[in-house]
Amino acid sequence: MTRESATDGDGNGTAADDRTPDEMSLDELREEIQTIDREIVELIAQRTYVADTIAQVKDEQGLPTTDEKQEQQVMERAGENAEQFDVDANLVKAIFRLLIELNKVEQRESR
Ligand SMILES: C=C(O[C@@H]1C=C(C(=O)O)C=C[C@H]1O)C(=O)O
Repeated sequence: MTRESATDGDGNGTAADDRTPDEMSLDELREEIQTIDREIVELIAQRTYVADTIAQVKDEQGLPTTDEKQEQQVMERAGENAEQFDVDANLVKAIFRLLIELNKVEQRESR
């Protein structure tokens, strides 16, 4: 990912104006971070909601909460996506490990 596409918030490389990140002020760049941080939390909420739905389906089918094979696939994809976007794969995997644990705790509490 280029520095330009990292700061437009929608990943398409087109900021609201034509300035490069170097031409933006510290406050403007921090506003970009604020928007991105909100989107990250929104995506976590969406992921948690879908995982809750999966938990309900599993409950109806008498399946256990944890699916280690699926977790391995999620972790593998996280590593691949990290490489594609040139970020540290181990750190991204650590984040996904936490997201998986978050879901499993929620699922155990609601069953
Ligand atoms: C959401 C699921 O349930 C659990 C949570 C997972 C996740 O957060 O990605 C993956 C596997 C399961 O241990 C699922 O089975 O897909």
